[in-house]
Amino acid sequence: MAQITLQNLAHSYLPNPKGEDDYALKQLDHDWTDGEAYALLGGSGCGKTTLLNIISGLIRPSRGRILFDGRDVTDAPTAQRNIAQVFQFPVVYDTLTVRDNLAFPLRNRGLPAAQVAQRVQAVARMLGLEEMLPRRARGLTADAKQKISLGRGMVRQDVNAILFDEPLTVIDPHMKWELRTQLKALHREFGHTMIYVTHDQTEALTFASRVVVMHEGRVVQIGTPQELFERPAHTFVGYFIGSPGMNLLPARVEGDRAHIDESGTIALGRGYGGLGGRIEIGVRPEFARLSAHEGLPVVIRRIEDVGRHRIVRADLGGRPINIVASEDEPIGPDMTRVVFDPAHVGVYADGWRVEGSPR
Ligand SMILES: Nc1ncnc2c1ncn2[C@@H]1O[C@H](COP(=O)(O)OP(=O)(O)OP(=O)(O)O)[C@@H](O)[C@H]1O
Repeated sequence: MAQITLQNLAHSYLPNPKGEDDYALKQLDHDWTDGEAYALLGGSGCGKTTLLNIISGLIRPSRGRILFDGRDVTDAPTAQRNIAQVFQFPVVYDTLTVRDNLAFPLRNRGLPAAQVAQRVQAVARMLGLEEMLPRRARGLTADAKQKISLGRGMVRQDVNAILFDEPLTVIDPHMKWELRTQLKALHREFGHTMIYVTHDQTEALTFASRVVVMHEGRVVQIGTPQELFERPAHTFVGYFIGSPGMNLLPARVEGDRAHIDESGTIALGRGYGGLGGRIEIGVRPEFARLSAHEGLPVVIRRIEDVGRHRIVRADLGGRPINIVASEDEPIGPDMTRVVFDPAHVGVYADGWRVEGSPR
């Protein structure tokens, strides 16, 4: 396994890129810690595959360097990077048995038979493939075939990293949860550096210990699931992660107060000075609550029961706002106001979080 370093990296598919907009991947510097499980999360076209292909060597970046354990591999082809890859669709040999499919990457590297057998058995056990080992891959379901692909990706211990590109796309929805859990267990047991591309926040947050969030070719935040939830560094992280996402309201901030249009003024947990650009406050629905007496006036439009709690869809000064309410909290007609927890109200200037100072 290796620490993967991206230095001054950027990529454009154009031969002569001019401005920032010409770059599919904007300036990026990052160390991928050895042995960590990362998810690369973002919407369609944000540059996830471009970044993954740069790491794997399928694309040479137009700018910057990539290092494995300090060794420059920017010009090294994929074969020399010693990485395993799992793609969206299964890559298996139909005529071989499941056992031989799993053993293939190990035999290819000349591992002794006893070690191959032991490793294949361990991976098959973790993925629930043991009973299928003697069967030919032909005729197996897409789910089973993708499990074999995952197994082949994980079977070698000596790889620098394992890269997954939306590997659960073909998996039945009810199996996805099980496979995600198995992948996490495999990571815990084998400790590979893993980079897992997905546009699905549930997949990213359950699989990874650190999530790299991308938006319009830029990495906007790298953090633990908890950090992304509690302190989104960019408004995109706020509304992309969470269900529903973070509420965003245009505001005028003065010191430790935010004025929201005609709705009123709220207290902030920190003080802010000299803010420029487009200012918004962001507060997650979990940190907003309805009240009869205090807070800003809201009109409740709809209440949705989602099982564990209810989502109140309301209107604040003509803007939609979501509030999470517990199952047992009565929501009567007197609930005409919303209160935000000051400690969990973020301030954003041109989309980026501003760290205020303690009050
Ligand atoms: N070979 C290419 N030539 C030109 N432009 C490309 C090429 N591949 C990707 N792009 C562009 O680069 C940007 C990033 O694409 P990329 O495939 O990396 O995004 P992604 O996040 O993986 O999206 P998706 O989830 O849809 O696969 C997009 O605007 C895309 O149109």
